[in-house]
Amino acid sequence: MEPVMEVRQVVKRYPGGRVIANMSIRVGKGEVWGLFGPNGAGKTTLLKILTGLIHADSGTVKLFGIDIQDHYASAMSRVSCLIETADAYEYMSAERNLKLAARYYPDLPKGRIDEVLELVGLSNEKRKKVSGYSLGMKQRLAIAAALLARPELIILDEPTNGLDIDGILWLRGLIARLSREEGTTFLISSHGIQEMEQVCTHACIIGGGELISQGRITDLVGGGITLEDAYLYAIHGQAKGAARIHA
Ligand SMILES: Nc1ncnc2c1ncn2[C@@H]1O[C@H](COP(=O)(O)OP(=O)(O)OP(=O)(O)O)[C@@H](O)[C@H]1O
Repeated sequence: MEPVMEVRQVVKRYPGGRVIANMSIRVGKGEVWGLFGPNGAGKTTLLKILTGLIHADSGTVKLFGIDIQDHYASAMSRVSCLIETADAYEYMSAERNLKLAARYYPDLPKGRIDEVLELVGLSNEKRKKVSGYSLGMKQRLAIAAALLARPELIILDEPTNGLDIDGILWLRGLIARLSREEGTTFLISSHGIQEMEQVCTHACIIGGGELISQGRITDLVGGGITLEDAYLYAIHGQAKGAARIHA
């Protein structure tokens, strides 16, 4: 089957040094990929390259078999992304913000806005101005906007930012349900490796701009090794227990 996303030998250098070194990733339909790495590892840079927000110096990115350099609009038409801040208009309500976003999707079925407001748990607050929202509510609204057009691939950069424990559980449930029931594919950058382990089917660990480890979660963990242990081994060459012993 055609991969949803195929990244081949992507390289990106910012002035002052190499940031992304020769990364290749293949993501299949309905998979939930967690992208993990320390601050400055290059996660956001990679997500920006994958969504065409910045250009790679070399390498290719194909979404649904379409090269984003050749046919950007067509490649991105089935993709939704939430990278860094997704600012809503503060002086408008959530409903009004989503109506504005809906203008980009002329074929959106009637009732879809109410449907996504329900999905993110903002139905009761939909007429309140966003300026009165908590950080978590703003994050829910951003996720609602990302879901609006039923994208087949959703790319989320730190989606649990601002969410409380209930919010994180809710988001995990939503991701699991959409991937299972609608075959939605996710690529999620997160520092919350323990939060995301349960919902991810695959993980990609990057450090210093290099892809250190990637694969199915079931291949990376097991036998008492958690994803956090696998991450610590990948990044530091030792697991948490070992770090404690040597501390
Ligand atoms: N526009 C830019 N110009 C120059 N360097 C940049 C630019 N954007 C990011 N960098 C550098 O590239 C490296 C990777 O940054 P990036 O934001 O991709 O990391 P990250 O893994 O998302 O980090 P974090 O977890 O802190 O968000 C960092 O060293 C950063 O300083």
